[in-house]
Amino acid sequence: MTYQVLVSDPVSQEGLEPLLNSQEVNVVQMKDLEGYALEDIIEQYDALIVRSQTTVTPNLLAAAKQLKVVGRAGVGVDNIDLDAATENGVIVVNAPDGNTISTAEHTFAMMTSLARHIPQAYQSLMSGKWDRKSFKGVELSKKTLGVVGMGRIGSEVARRAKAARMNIVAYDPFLTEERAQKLGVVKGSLDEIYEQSDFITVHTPLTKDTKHMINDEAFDKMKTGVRILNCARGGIIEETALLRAIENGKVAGAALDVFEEEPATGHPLLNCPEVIATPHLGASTEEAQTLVAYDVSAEILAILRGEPFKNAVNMPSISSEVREILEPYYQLGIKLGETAIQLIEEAPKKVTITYAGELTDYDTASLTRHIMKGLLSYHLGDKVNIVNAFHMAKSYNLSYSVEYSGSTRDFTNLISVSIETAIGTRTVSGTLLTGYGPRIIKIDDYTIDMAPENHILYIQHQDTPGMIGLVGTTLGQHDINIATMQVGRKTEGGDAIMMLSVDKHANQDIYNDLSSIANINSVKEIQL
Ligand SMILES: NC(=O)C1=CN([C@@H]2O[C@H](COP(=O)(O)OP(=O)(O)OC[C@H]3O[C@@H](n4cnc5c(N)ncnc54)[C@H](O)[C@@H]3O)[C@@H](O)[C@H]2O)C=CC1
Ligand SMILES: O=C(O)C(=O)COP(=O)(O)O
Repeated sequence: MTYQVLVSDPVSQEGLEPLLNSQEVNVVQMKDLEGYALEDIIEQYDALIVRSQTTVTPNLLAAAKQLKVVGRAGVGVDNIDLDAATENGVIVVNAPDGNTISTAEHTFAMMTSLARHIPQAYQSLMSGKWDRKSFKGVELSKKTLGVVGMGRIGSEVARRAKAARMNIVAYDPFLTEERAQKLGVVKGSLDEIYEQSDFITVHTPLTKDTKHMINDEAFDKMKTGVRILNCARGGIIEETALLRAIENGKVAGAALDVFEEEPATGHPLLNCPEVIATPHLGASTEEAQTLVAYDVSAEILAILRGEPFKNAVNMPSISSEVREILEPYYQLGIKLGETAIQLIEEAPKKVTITYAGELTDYDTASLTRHIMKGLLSYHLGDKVNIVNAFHMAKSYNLSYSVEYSGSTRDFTNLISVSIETAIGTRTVSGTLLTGYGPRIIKIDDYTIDMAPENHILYIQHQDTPGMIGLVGTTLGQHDINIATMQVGRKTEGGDAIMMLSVDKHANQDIYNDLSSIANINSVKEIQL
């Protein structure tokens, strides 16, 4: 199978090598498809690579019938509708590390340019003037820099600012005292940053929380003559408030790489002599572009091949150590989900997943996703996957909970899936046996041992002599070969079950014949 990958923004060719060198992938560049709209062609593609120009909307995702992954060759994913991607079962991956240095260096270049009016002086000289009076700047040394957002880029900016002998006050909800000390910065509140800083730089994502966080109220708290930088996302600083603060003299200068709406040509802020700006160039270096394209290509290839990946944005990430432990259980999880849903006759109301044994030592969320995928996809088909499994459960009003139990009934690991319906609860338990793989070891109160594969006939009956022979003969008459057979009973002569693994699907005639055998209460085929 050849996967189709569409690249809709300018991305480094060298960085695309993992995809270009793969026999399994065909890479198409949007720039070679002149005259076509993305929404009209997206249907054919398995993966889409974007930077910040392409907006991945709910409509685009709805049109993308085959899409499995959107790769963001960079950090910010505010141009991608993550909820819609999750609903459509599309994984979104980014490249969080590749452009950190590039953007930190750009921010630092903007700060020195802002302090010394370099762009304005250059423009003046180029226009034929030798003006040495208008561009007196300020030194960075001994000034206070406020860093809002001490993630990858904020931390690298702080390192460079320290080398420039600046004092740094930083705010980030995840910044600990220890890390602040290690980085040589003072951990402060937002208000402390506003009150103390000569320069303020923002390095947060654009979220509901950070949108317009630097507004009139924030400017009011700042020192007169403060200089502001935004090389993160347009909208973190409220642009009209910045304009007011420049005009009333509160802000001495601003350096902007990003705008609320891009391209931002003709923006009123660009008419202010106090503002220097670049057209979203933070990540635009050879090195960063190669790295982000390479990282996202490698991730996309892994996802298309069904291999482990690490930088999903709309799914919790999982450490490679935990992934290695849990991966062998994923198939068992799917099969238990598929088995459980086929045991019930009424609509499922609640699912309870219980982990016991060595599994209780790990974050089992990814395994729970596989179980829910198996359970839901039996009826809902392949529109359910591990990305949207929880979302799908919610949209069908199916609640689920996870419990951890100490008891493993002599197994090193045990997973039980219970489904509650209006008429009762059905439970299937399974384990992963070294050398044998996944096994179903219990259905409700009956102990069995069966590989969860192919066609399983599940017969509920009364424990009477000759039952196995009668069932075997009936199946033989219909040319159905039995691969394995298991019986379980509660008490001698009481309720019993029979599980038969058979080589082919049993048709209605077979059900009728089996059901007519005296003491057989029900016959069901579980397809796995
Ligand atoms: N101009 C450009 O070309 C580029 C811009 N960026 C943008 O830079 C920003 C930062 O990127 P990274 O450092 O790589 O991300 P990151 O995820 O490593 O760091 C972001 C930090 O912001 C913090 N944060 C979130 N909400 C906050 C709040 N309300 N107040 C204070 N801190 C808050 C987070 O805790 C995190 O530590 C992103 O918006 C990204 O899109 C990234 C690369 C290039
Ligand atoms: O990585 C980011 O968040 C950026 O803003 C870089 O954007 P770009 O890939 O240069 O359009």
